[in-house]
Amino acid sequence: MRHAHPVAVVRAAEAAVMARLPAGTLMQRAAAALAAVAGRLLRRRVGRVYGARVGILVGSGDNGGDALFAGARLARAGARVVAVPLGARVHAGGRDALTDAGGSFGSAADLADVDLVLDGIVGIGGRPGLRPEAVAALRRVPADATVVAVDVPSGVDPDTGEVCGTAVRADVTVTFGAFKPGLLIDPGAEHAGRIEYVDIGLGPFLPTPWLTVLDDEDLPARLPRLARTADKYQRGVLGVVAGSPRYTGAAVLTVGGALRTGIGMVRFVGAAEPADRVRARWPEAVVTVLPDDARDVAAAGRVQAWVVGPGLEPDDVGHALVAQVLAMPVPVVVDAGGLAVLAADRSLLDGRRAPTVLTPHAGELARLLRMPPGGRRDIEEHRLAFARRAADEFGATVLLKGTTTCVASPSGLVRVNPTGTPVLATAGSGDVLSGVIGALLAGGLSAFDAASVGAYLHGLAAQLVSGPAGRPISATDLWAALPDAIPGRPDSREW
Ligand SMILES: NC(=O)C1=CN([C@@H]2O[C@H](COP(=O)(O)OP(=O)(O)OC[C@H]3O[C@@H](n4cnc5c(N)ncnc54)[C@H](OP(=O)(O)O)[C@@H]3O)[C@@H](O)[C@H]2O)[C@@H](O)CC1
Ligand SMILES: [K+]
Repeated sequence: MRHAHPVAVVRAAEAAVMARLPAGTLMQRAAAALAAVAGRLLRRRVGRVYGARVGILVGSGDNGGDALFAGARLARAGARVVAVPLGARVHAGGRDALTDAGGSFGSAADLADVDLVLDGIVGIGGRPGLRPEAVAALRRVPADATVVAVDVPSGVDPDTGEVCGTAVRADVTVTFGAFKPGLLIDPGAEHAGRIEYVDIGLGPFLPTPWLTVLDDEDLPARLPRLARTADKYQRGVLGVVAGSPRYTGAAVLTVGGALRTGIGMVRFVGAAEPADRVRARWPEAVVTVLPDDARDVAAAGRVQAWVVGPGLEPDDVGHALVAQVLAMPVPVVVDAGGLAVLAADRSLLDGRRAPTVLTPHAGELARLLRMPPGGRRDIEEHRLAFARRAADEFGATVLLKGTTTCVASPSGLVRVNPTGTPVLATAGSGDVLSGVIGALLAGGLSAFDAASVGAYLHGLAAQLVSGPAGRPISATDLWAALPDAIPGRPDSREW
């Protein structure tokens, strides 16, 4: 699992380590790793370091110092290194090291033919918005040069991923001591490119992180246990309230997502038409057709979790359905039409104690939070802050969909999903996701694990079907890929 820490926490750890080490040790560790990454990239690009042309954008802080010391190492290996100072000062040790190694100082015009650029304008000490001279220098960087950001792409807020004005777009970001939240969340994540993490020894001084990213190896231990003796009720029964005469497909997609994630049973509850479609496509689902007034969802039988909302109209019937489901003392995933019902009547969450997962995209969250016009854009630019605010305000786990899906818990924890792919931006993919999360909740996972593991599996399934070339997929393709996305469970060897 990858952990990210905000700047204040990294600074405190840095101070604790520096107090125990000779001055400059951390910067040398950082610079050595940075030079190694740049050397590798140069060898890939031009076949060697000797004779390769390297430009360094140098701000006035230690970020510039890292870049200069790395530049000195590259110059000693024979690279032609030119540094472009962009601040009022230049790190003195780094300046001397570079000139001693044969590097030079120049102006932005000298960047015209560089193979690789080290962005050492600002790191975790930068204030929002790059200065005009930095922006002007960035414009002189050749479009095909490899750009390596030092610690953070300059212009990206390391704590939030927000970008104010121009920011560096890196091919690779070499980050030191800890991932910063802003490297993992768009728009910052997109600017960071591939991230190379360098351990400089801060680990023992970092607290338990509130922001994490799951990796493949974290999954097996987080999936519902499949005990040898489990019957279908012990594996989990999910209730699905979805679809309407107008949107019948959502019901079929949600039930499919749940069944293909692995579950004891799905009980579908809904109007006659989506119910017929579900029965026809998924004979394994137990289907209950509700009367027109949508009374008595609970009569469908006992379940361990519910999904409510995909394809639901936010009318009186929709309201009645969401109200009944949220009144039950079991975990609930609320999606799509269910979120529209909640946006109009937030009192439906009053008094609820069982875990709730809300799965909005930015537009739905703007309505839930009753934001003025433009709220959607605001949320997209400040994803982390809004996901956390919503989780706190609703007392629910909030999965904010988007290019980097964030899952926030009411206790303030966040997981950023690393498996997202743009091919998932297709109708019905969210319905499948709510089924996946519902199945994991019914299988006994916490709301936070169900939402974050669900997003992970959903993204991985999309990657498996769309392949490295990112072939287009439709939501039903995800059904077939979901079982392959689910890794071996820890106790599957018992079988
Ligand atoms: N954490 C660790 O353990 C380790 C950290 N290390 C490294 O140190 C870095 C942090 O260094 P830092 O504190 O010196 O700050 P930093 O990011 O270089 O920038 C601050 C200076 O930039 C300027 N400036 C500000 N805003 C600006 C803007 N918008 N546009 C343009 N300029 C702007 C401002 O100067 P001014 O010109 O205003 O005087 C300010 O003084 C960190 O990211 C990592 O690379 C490693 O060496 C190893 C161990
Ligand atoms: K930087």
